[in-house]
Amino acid sequence: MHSTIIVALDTRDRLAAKSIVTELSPHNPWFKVGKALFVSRGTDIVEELMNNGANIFLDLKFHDIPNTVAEAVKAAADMGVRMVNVHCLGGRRMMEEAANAVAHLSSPPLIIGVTVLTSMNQRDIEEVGITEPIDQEVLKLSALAKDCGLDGVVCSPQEIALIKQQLGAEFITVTPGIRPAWSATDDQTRITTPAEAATLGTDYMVIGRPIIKHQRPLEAYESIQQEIQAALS
Ligand SMILES: O=C(O)c1cc(=O)[nH]c(=O)n1[C@@H]1O[C@H](COP(=O)(O)O)[C@@H](O)[C@H]1O
Repeated sequence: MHSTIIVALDTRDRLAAKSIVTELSPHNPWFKVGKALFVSRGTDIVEELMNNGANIFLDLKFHDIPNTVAEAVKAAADMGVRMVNVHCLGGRRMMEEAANAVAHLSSPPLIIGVTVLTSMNQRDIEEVGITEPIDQEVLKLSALAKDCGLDGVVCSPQEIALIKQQLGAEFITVTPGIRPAWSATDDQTRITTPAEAATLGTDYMVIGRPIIKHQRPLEAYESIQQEIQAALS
């Protein structure tokens, strides 16, 4: 069992992003380029990071009509990113077309479905019309994503066990909502520590602020890595 850390480069500032990448380069981690960095720096920053050997998760959470999402997924694959995500609430046809868009490639990016955002609690989802318990909603969306041919889902680490039990160990879980005991919760609600997420068997942990806002990002990264290794040994 292995849990890969993906560092979320949530900044609009190219130099700040580059400085974190350089500082963490001894560990050659995966990096996530999300809306803030992509909107400000576009494909250039993605290409620059990949030229330096980084594995990139392009987190733009596509949610649109099937044709638009399929074309966007193709564009991401053309760029050479290793992982891309779509919202499961886009529905069956959208997810099927996203998966089909890259199925012919020899090394396609992983297509991952976002279930229920880790910032949301039960009251938040009820306000937008979802009445099921969060874990059941996450499981329902995950089962649909799997049925549509997606490689895995983004979910809270609190839902890893349920998903792995019901959908199989090989169905990938990508889990944000990771908070070491020493870091602030920020806007996340459905969280666990890195050790708990690793023990629960997550495949990828997405971690942003506890590392990138830390005074010494390398120290934060290494402390999290040690916590994970200790939990798995
Ligand atoms: O798809 C994601 O990556 C994502 C989904 C989700 O449900 N929750 C979530 O936090 N994320 C992303 O994961 C990262 C978490 O960052 P921190 O909360 O700073 O560790 C952010 O870049 C979010 O955009």
